[in-house]
Amino acid sequence: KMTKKIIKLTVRDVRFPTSLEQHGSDAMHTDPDYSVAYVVIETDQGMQGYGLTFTVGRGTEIVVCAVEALSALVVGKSLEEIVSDFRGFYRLLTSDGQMRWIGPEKGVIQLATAAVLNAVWDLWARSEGKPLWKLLVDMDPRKLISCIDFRYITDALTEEEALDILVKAQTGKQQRVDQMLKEGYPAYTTSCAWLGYSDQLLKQLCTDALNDGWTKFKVKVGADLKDDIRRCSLIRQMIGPHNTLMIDANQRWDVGEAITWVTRLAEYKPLWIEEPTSPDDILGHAAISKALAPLGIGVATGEQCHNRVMFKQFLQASALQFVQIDSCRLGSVNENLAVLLMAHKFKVPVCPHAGGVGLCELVQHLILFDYISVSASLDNRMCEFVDHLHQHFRSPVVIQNAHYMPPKDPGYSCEMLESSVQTHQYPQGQVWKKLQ
Ligand SMILES: C[C@H](O)[C@@H](O)CC(=O)C(=O)O
Ligand SMILES: [Mg+2]
Repeated sequence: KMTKKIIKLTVRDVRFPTSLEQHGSDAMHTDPDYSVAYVVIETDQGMQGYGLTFTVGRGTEIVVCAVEALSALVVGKSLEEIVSDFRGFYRLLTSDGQMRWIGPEKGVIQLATAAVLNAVWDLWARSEGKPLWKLLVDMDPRKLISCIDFRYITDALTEEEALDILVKAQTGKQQRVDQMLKEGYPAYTTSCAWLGYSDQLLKQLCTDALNDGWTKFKVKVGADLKDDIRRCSLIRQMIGPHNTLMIDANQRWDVGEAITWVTRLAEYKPLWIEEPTSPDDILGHAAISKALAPLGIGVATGEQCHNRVMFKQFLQASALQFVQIDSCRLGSVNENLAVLLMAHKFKVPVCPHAGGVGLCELVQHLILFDYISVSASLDNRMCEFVDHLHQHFRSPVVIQNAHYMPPKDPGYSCEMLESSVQTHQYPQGQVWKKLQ
């Protein structure tokens, strides 16, 4: 069943000109062109694994370069060798004696690690003939633990504690699998209210979303308070008092500014303020959390939280009330497993970041695993959904009644259509040639 040696790795710079219509725009990223460094690994038996990491345009070529630098650590290894000591392989990539200097475990090199390891996990799941979430759910807890690098987090979560969490969650597992296959995992939408959208477009998209059964909505804020008041009031009126509203400032404010600004928006009853300040400012997030708690507003962050050590400290400092894992920011499934387990121990719900290119396709697997094998709870939990660029994937997400339906195809849902890759490759693809 298993494939053998990985003999080739290719990586391409694939960009979509989403900035032309302001899709994905926020208070800090005013012109994002949703992009990926797209990785394909090939085995000597002709099997492929697909992986990617997400960026917002310029700079993708630097991530591509970092993937190329890591490829020598992957090519020549067999899948069996890798998965028999996945922790060791994770360390090999993240702790290379020379390359770790340009991280460690952060920035471009961490994004590249995610792209490469996502391809390895995709290959593993394909070789087992299972979607990734099912590979994880069926895996023996000890084997799962052996994929995680516990270095730097044992003060918050030991291997024994992690194993205990997984073993306890075996109870009722099949019931939760059946429930997910029937109902899917609850989602919220960010598609209606990107910062660059007009009020008219916002209203139209919100009306459509309500008609499609969406009940949870995220709005971009942070550039101009008057605009935020107008847009939040508009969307709250449209969705009514019982649907859920979240706001996202994408790191725009200082700590004090975040507190005053969000206090002014409190009457629209947001469930959370996302990324109020620098993603690295753990104590700042803790201060904001403390100040906003009496207003019933939580702090959410994670899409730019670059490793398990940062998440550990956010949790230890009570600096966030919603953990937003990202399938391509952390070091792939391996590091996400560590964060899911820590979040469970600290009793903080995980509400993944998705959207971009392929982030929905990937992270749905992780949150299904979280529900089925770790948290066993849907309280205060939902996964982000953004309705862009799914048509470029071989196995796009399936949303039904605002829920992610579990993927059925083997793998990690990373494979893109070759025609899409070629037309969007930067700068030589047709789409980009036309724009020059
Ligand atoms: C630049 C991205 O579109 C960003 O705004 C996404 C984001 O913050 C989110 O989906 O949350
Ligand atoms: Mg966000």
